[in-house]
Parts: sequence; structure tokens; C-alpha cells
Amino acid sequence: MAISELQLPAGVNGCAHGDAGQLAEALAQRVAAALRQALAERGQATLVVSGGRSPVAFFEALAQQALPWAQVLVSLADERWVPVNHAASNEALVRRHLLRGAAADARFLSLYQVAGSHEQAAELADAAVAEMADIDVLVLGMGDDGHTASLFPGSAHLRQALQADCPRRVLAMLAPSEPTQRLTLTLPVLARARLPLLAIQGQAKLNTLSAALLPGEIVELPIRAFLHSPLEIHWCP
Ligand SMILES: O=C1O[C@H](COP(=O)(O)O)[C@@H](O)[C@H](O)[C@H]1O
Repeated sequence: MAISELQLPAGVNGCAHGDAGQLAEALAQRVAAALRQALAERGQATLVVSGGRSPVAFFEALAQQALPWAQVLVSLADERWVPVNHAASNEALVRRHLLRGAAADARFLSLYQVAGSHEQAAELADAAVAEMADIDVLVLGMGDDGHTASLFPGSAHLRQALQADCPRRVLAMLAPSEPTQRLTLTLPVLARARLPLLAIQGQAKLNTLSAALLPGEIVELPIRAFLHSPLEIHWCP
């Protein structure tokens, strides 16, 4: 199956790339162009990216883009509740692969918070995110289980996080794999993104996407909450 064979809703565009390197370069150029437009219109830009394992090449390509990085605020769609020196930290990934060279001038808004409990960390992150303007460019990833950000099927706060009028910007979520304790931006914050992008690699994720396009519950495959206009999906085998 190829992305061109999927029945995407109106306003959802699928872009196929030959390999991970080509996807990373094309996505970096697309994101940089949208950030330049936001900077021209508003003088500042907000970029929210995802973590995991797959965004490394994209981050490195984006860091090479000529941008007035000091006017860009970078944050994460979700974080693992682990310190920044932990191997699984999404913030560490961004700092290592994106915020380097000229891109080190960007401001980074951390979701990770030192706190006595996971719930309390989410409350502190919620307050920290209050200062973030609406997202100009959002780059989502997706797990094979259909989670995006840290909106995991079966997690206790999932229904609350997916409510269009959820009053919280950040909620504590539980993932099925280590580290289980996560912090996620909620749907209303993510859904306000001016340019939402979804970047996925491999046949397994395309199969999940194909399943998510069939009628069904959002809580079973949370990526469904984003499969409507506007959305650009970038995929490579
Ligand atoms: O746990 C996470 O997983 C997803 C997917 O990661 P990938 O490496 O399979 O693309 C990611 O989007 C999310 O930010 C991360 O915390």
C-alpha cells in the first residue's frame, strides 16, 4: 500500500518521499517556509515538534535552515516525565539534534518539570505552556498503536485530553511502554496549530493510518482527532 492509495479526507494532503533522508529534507524546508511566513506576519513564530526516535534526521535538516532563530520558540507536543539527562527525554533529543549551530538561538519551552508527582508535574507544565502563543507549525509523529503526542489509547486522562473544550493545556498520561509517565499537550492546544503536519515512516505506520481513516472511536486510535483539514501527512517507506 502507498499513501496515494488512501482515501484521505478533503483538505488532508499526503506527500510520499523516497526515503527517510528525503522526507527529513522536504519536511525541514516546509517547516522553515511556514516559520518564515509566521515571522513575516507576526514577528515571532512558535514551532512544536514531537519526540520519539524518528525525528532525528528532520531535526538536523531543520537546524541547517537559515532562519532568525532567536525569534522562534520551540516546544514539544509531549514529553516523557524523566530528567533531561535521561536517554528517553524528548527535550534532550531536541537539544542534541535541533537546537545546535544557529538554531541554538531559539527559545525552548520545556514541558519537563521537577515535581513530587506526575500529576503535579503536569500542573506545572500546564502553567508553563500558558505563555505560549498559538502554534504556527506543529509536527506530529505517530506510534504503531495510533497514539500521537502522548495521547495513548487506554490512558486514564485520554477522553479529557481529547475534549475540544478541555480547560487543561497539559495533562499527565500513561504510556504502555517505558517510560510510562508522560506529559502531553491537549487537543485544544494542538488543534489551534496553523500548520499541522504528521510525519510517519514505514509500512506499519501506514497500516495504522489506513485503519484510523475507517470509521471508529477516537479513543481507540487517537490520531483520528487530527485526520481532518488542514493536515499534511509526510510519509516514506
Ligand atoms: O513516544 C513517543 O512516540 C511518538 C512516535 O515516535 P516515533 O519515534 O515512532 O516516530 C512520538 O511522536 C512522541 O512524541 C513520543 O513521545
